[in-house]
Amino acid sequence: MAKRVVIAVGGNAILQPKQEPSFETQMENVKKSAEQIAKIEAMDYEIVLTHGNGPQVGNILQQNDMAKQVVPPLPLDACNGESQGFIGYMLEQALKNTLRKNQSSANVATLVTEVEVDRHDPAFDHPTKPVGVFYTEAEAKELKATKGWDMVEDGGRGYRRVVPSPMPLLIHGIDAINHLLEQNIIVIAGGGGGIPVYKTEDGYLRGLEAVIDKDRTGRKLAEQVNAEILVILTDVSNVYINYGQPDQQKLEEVCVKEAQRYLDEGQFAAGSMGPKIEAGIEFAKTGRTAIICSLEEADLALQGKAGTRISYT
Ligand SMILES: Nc1ncnc2c1ncn2[C@@H]1O[C@H](COP(=O)(O)OP(=O)(O)O)[C@@H](O)[C@H]1O
Ligand SMILES: NC(=O)OP(=O)(O)O
Repeated sequence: MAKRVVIAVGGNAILQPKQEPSFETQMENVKKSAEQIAKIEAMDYEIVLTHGNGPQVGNILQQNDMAKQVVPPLPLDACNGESQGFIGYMLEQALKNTLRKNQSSANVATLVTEVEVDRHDPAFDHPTKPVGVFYTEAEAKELKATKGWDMVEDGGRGYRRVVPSPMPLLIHGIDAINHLLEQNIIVIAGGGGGIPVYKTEDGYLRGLEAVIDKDRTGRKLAEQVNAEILVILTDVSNVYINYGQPDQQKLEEVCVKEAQRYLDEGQFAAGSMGPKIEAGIEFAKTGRTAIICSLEEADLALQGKAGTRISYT
């Protein structure tokens, strides 16, 4: 029986910070991701694919802001939907074309996914999720003063706008995902962490203005679809301790307790490796395996030959 895997594709695989955010650039990057995903499909896995949207949803917000005299800006939940749609379109088309070239019988479908969060999540009062392009310190000050945007320094790369990022509690559409997987269809779902929604007291869904972390949603997705493995793909081959220092040490196999100890020691940066490790630890607590590896080595990592594996013991 095919094993089920949830793969979370990092934002870098779609757009790197220094690249021009054009459609063509993103499509070229996505084609490389599709080739790696197709290799995993050929290894007989049922695949649910999820992805980031930080740069893209920030750019959509900016487009809205610049055009607001002519077209009313859409709320952030709708912008999340827009980014899910166009990134899903790029991934779906690139994957279909790669599968066709490989003469695979698998198909691909993209779902627009709503994710329930707590509308009183303290994250709404403390924006932490970087979106959009990078600014200089002077530009960041100007944007804060003129537009009221919350700005932070992001990993030594410059300043970015930040928006609230609540915890995902419940992913919608799981029955549809299961049904599609059973039909040999690769499912793209929960993109950009999903569209944050909450349920009113009388049970109606309403959108919320926030961006959910895609690693957290990837973990929830993996739990809800009962995946054996959660794979988080990024731009480094492994998780390291003392990362970036002369004595940095590659982690290959790590148990939940050890990973938690390193996390508590502050080994993993909050906006980048931190959420990936947290997601990996929480998933591994269920007795299954989480892998963090580079996009290029995804197939090797699934064979236990690359990446960092987190397991319960
Ligand atoms: N301890 C660590 N080990 C490995 N990478 C780390 C660590 N701490 C921070 N990082 C950074 O995390 C980055 C990956 O996170 P991020 O940029 O958010 O990726 P993505 O966009 O692929 O989700 C790496 O490029 C690396 O610079
Ligand atoms: N939504 C999200 O986590 O996007 P990035 O991975 O691009 O930051």
